[in-house]
Amino acid sequence: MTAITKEPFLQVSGIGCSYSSSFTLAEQSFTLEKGQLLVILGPSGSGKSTLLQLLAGLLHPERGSIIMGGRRIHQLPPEKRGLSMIFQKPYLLPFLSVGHNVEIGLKLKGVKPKERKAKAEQLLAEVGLAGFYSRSLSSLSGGQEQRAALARSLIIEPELLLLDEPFSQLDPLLRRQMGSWLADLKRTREVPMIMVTHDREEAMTLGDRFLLVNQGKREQYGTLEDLYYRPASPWAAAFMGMDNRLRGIKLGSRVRTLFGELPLHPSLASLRDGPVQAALRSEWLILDSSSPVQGEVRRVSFRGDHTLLELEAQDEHLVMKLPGLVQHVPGQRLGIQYNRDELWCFPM
Ligand SMILES: Nc1ncnc2c1ncn2[C@@H]1O[C@H](COP(=O)(O)OP(=O)(O)OP(=O)(O)O)[C@@H](O)[C@H]1O
Repeated sequence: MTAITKEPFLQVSGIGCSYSSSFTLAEQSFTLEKGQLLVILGPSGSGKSTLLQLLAGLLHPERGSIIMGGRRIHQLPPEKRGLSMIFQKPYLLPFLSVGHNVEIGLKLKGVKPKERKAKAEQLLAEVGLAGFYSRSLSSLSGGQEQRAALARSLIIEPELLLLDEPFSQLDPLLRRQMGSWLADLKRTREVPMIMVTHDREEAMTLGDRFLLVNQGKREQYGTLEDLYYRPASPWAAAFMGMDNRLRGIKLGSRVRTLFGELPLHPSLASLRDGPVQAALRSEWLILDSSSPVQGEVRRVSFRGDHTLLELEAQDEHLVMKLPGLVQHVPGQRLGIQYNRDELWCFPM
């Protein structure tokens, strides 16, 4: 009997483009299921918005294909693709009320006023703006405007929602609230979403899949666990906040570092023996007065819920993350231990 494999809801295969000779977005491929959120992460200018615009149909891909719900959509104009896009700014029309802004997509489709109003009121309630239908735009806060923009996008029942740094203009508290609210929306509506963001914390809270891009090229595609524990390159490790790099020597399934001989992560077994670069998160180092590794504190930075300690030990620069406020001072010597079973490494 032949096994039936279900096609993913969204299948993006090898899409890319160039802006003359100035920038090339190399072929990007990924899949997404209903109810999942893909985060496109990367530094400024890495090509995140370009990729989103290719998906939206605002740019034309020079190569590759986009298949959504069994339909090939990469040759279709934006309005025929069945998706909505949210930008950094809400782009609402100031001369229309909140409700009239929200229902605009239905008006363009010729839906009758009574039906439009009922749907707009329902959507406004869903985004936490119940009773706002007749309000003027000038009476809304930034977060409320962005929610109204989301209601406007959702009213046409898109098959895919594209979000280009939707909360970057909001203050940190509001940003977190909007993030939680988007997470709820993802659960209740099951609409797949693709979101561009610079914000690692926001990305980690919301994402199911992650595409990390750098200079138009894919650095890594995977789950948060992949990016967090198994970064694909030294660049990906640095971007994901793996602060420590140590010299190491790989010998079979073990790696010799200043912390002694540690087991290598099993997925790296094919790495060639010899010099390697070990990558460690700052929270994987702990204080241990009995440790033979003694470090001298160079800098102490209190960050509210944690403190970062920078130390020098055997010509290695170490960064440790300790909970809360610690009393250590520069010049002090402290015992340090590595607190995990396996080590992640890169070839030198
Ligand atoms: N219309 C255009 N014509 C020529 N070059 C462009 C155009 N749009 C973007 N670029 C260039 O392409 C590169 C990628 O831009 P893009 O906006 O996709 O990056 P990004 O990762 O979204 O950046 P940011 O996070 O700053 O918004 C940049 O070097 C940018 O200057």
